[in-house]
Amino acid sequence: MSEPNLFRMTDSLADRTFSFAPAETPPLSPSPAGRGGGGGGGSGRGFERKVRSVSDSFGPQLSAGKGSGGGSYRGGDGGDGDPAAAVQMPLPGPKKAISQRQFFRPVSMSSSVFNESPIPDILRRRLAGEVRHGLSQAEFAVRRDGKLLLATVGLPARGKTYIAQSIKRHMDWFGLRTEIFNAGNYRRKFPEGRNASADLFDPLNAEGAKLRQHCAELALNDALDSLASEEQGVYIAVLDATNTTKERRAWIRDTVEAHEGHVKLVCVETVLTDEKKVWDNVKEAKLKSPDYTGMTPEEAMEDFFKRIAAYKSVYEPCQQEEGIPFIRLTNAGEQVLGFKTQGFLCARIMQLIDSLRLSLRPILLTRCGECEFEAQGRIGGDSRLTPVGHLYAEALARGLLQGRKRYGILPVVWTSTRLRARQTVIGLQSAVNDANEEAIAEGGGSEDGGEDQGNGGGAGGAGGDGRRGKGSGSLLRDLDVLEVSALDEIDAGALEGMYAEDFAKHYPEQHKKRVADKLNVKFPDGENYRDVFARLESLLLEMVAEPQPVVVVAHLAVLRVIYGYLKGVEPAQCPHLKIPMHCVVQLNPKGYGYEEWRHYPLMDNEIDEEQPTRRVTS
Ligand SMILES: Nc1ncnc2c1ncn2[C@@H]1O[C@H](COP(=O)(O)OP(=O)(O)O)[C@@H](O)[C@H]1O
Ligand SMILES: O=P(O)(O)OC[C@H]1O[C@@](CO)(OP(=O)(O)O)[C@@H](O)[C@@H]1O
Repeated sequence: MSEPNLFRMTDSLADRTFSFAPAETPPLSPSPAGRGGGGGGGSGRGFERKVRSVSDSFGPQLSAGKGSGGGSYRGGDGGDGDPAAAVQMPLPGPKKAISQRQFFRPVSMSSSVFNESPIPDILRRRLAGEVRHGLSQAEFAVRRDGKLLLATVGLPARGKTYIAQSIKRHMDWFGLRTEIFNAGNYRRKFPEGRNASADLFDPLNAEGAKLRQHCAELALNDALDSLASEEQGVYIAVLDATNTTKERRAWIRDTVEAHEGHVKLVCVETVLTDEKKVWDNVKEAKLKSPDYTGMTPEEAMEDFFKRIAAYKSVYEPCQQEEGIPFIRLTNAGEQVLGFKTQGFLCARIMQLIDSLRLSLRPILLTRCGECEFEAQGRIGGDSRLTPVGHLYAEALARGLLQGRKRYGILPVVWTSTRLRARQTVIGLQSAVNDANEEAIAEGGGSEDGGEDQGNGGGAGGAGGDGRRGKGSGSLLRDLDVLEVSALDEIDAGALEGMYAEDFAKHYPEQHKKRVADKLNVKFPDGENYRDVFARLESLLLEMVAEPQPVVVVAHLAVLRVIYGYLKGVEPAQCPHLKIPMHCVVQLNPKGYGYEEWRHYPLMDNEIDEEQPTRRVTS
């Protein structure tokens, strides 16, 4: 798969070493909260640093030009260089001694300066909330092509509901409200449709066929009404039913055409030819269906396969001659085919369903270790880790390596380009190297070689065993660390580096607006949560499709979006999600979503997928 916005860890990082000096390891105590808290000490105590040239550190940021002239200093000390040198770089005018506090307070933060300063008019208007944002690309597409009615097509247990839910969570983030109308739920409202056995789905059962058609009508009418209703604001409705015959699809087409409103019908068909995978799907998603309350798993399994056989006897795959646009997904990740699917929304949906996989492997999310700005209560920036942050980086490395013993394969690591993120992962490779050296010293074998043979029970068929074939073949390979700018923290624009309390104090109106609606209100000259989603979108699809476990080392706002997206949290709720510092959130795919575990490596020292430390049930 192509990786347009993935960058391998740059050599420049490899150039710089951050090695721990155990003798100077600082005590493990929470860093003082509040400004100038000294959580980091700023001296790099406890680790050695090889400093990159100042021009390296600042070149791209300065040339980006954002905020220069306006006096907004982006990125704190701008990199890992000497902070004193960093101070001098972006300041216009004569060089003079300037305190850290002054330097990091953007000029625009002092209200008197704000009123008089030559900050661009556009920024002034944004601060005042006067700038209107036009239609998003998605809204534009809907205006042009109409709203969408998606009709799922396929035999039972082919992932139709799963796909419908994936489309919903994705499109909701685009601001295109999506609703699912599941025919099975309508059926279960009727006494004769509840606890239905396979007989109800037999095409020769006239009563059953009538009930199912009636339920499909109710669902379709509600779907079309929701699209027509201004009040409901639905842009995409999914009719989640089997829709396995040409006759049924022709009826849907005719009904859509007869209904008021500008609605485009697209069928989304899913085909799964591997019977073993169908079996897994039934086991995973169907046995707990309300249809089978009171039945044993064996009885439910048997009945569900009879139901599948009933639908198979009449199934007609979508064909071009029907004249209805369709997207067909075959064998999850194998093939996606589109017929008459031009347009932004269909392209997005095709890309999305192409990323869906059946293999189960976890995604682990962690914020960077504590950094200096964090400890001082400042927004954004690019500061380095505090001593406590370094301890977390060490604990994370140890924990991941321990967990790997049971899991059997090393994860890939994706990190933002911010210094604190890179410092958080830098110890991982050293931990891998140490483990290899230990293994060699102990005779060339791996201490956990035996457990690897099964390729990780929980990995569910994830590819690659994370080892390179040298010596006994049991050494860990180099860690795959990808540095991705899409994972950088939300851009606080003109407020980068500001003390959070100053934002509230000097810009109470803007602050209030943002707190009330972080999803849509941007930082002045910066981003909102929707912007973060927009830049994360293709990475999220890569993440879902990734065949190895992924560890994401990033920042609070970015992780809220990733977590919220994967767990299907309403976008408006995401900016309020709690993702604590020094915690690894593990998401294991399960059923239609992800099961969640939380690890605290500083306390527990081990990240163990089989016996995770704290399960999150809510
Ligand atoms: N693209 C896909 N093709 C087939 N099965 C899938 C796909 N994506 C997810 N699944 C699996 O489908 C199961 C859910 O099936 P479900 O969506 O209820 O089937 P249906 O709605 O077709 O009866 C889950 O176990 C999920 O892992
Ligand atoms: O209208 P049809 O095509 O029968 O499709 C709806 C039927 O599909 C099923 C097939 O199992 O959907 P679901 O699995 O989503 O619950 C039935 O529950 C539901 O009654």
